[in-house]
Amino acid sequence: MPPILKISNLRKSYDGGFEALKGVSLEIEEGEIIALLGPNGAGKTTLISTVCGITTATAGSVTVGGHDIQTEYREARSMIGLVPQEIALEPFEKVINTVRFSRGLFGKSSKDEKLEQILRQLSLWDKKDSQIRELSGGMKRRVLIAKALAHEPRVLFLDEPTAGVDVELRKDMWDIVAGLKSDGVTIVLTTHYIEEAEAIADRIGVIAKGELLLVEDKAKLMARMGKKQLHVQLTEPIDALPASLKSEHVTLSEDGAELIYTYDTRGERTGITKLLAQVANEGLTLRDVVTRQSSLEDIFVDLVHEDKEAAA
Ligand SMILES: Nc1ncnc2c1ncn2[C@@H]1O[C@H](COP(=O)(O)OP(=O)(O)OP(=O)(O)O)[C@@H](O)[C@H]1O
Repeated sequence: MPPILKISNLRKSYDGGFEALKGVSLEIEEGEIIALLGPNGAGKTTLISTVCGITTATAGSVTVGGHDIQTEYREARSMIGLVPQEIALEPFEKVINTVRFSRGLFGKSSKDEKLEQILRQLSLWDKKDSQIRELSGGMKRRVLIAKALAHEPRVLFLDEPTAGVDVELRKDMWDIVAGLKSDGVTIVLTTHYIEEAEAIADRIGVIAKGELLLVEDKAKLMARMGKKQLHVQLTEPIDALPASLKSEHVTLSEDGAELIYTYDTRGERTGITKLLAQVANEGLTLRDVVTRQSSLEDIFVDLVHEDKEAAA
């Protein structure tokens, strides 16, 4: 199946020449949830705004459901829903009218059963006649999502859906996203929160300084996280690994004072007992033993850090 969203070598320079996107390419399959992680100023909002036609790309192309966002703007845009970062709603408007208005903007008939379905899906049906100003912050966020879904888009962009919200509301939002996915909506969300990407995404993209540094299946990233390292610190440094310890899992630190053993925490046997027995057999004495686990956060920090160094 062709990707529902295809971003090819997208570049965006703002007035004054600042390059916010430096050639981003990404293909998204229908029905997946992709989380774009990145620090402040990475270019996440610029990417979303460009795809949604709020800003114009300097170069590159984007297609949604095969429609080019520039040459077939109306078709492409009608397939996209956008939930912006900031809550901008008319305080005196009723919930249902706000959502009806958004639907009308796309020239869709005011099918009340469709509005009811969307409002029910977001647990807003009993608030349909409330004015926006009467709603809690969490409910307002739900209204933003309802508005974005009003014209039945196939791809939903959520720009930092849980920035500044409490833990409970964040979990609520994750449930909503999971529900939308089960209805077949493709979701692209941006976030600063690694645990958010871990909790709901199928794939994770890391963006920094206008570049997409990595896009990977979450399960594969998690498999990487499953790896743990045991650092065996020796009282006396050695020049080389003894033959009995040589394996693809064991390395010697540069100063010869540490054996580094990489193992999979999910395996039935870690091999640690055997390793320590071999260390003892070789007559090596231990000063200390330390374990370290790589996390998505480490991977993220390393990537962003490497990128900063490369730019320096
Ligand atoms: N209209 C604009 N004019 C000039 N520069 C801009 C404009 N909008 C954004 N930028 C710059 O482009 C860069 C990327 O901004 P963007 O808002 O896309 O980042 P972000 O990853 O969404 O950040 P955050 O997580 O803080 O929302 C930033 O350095 C920002 O200052």
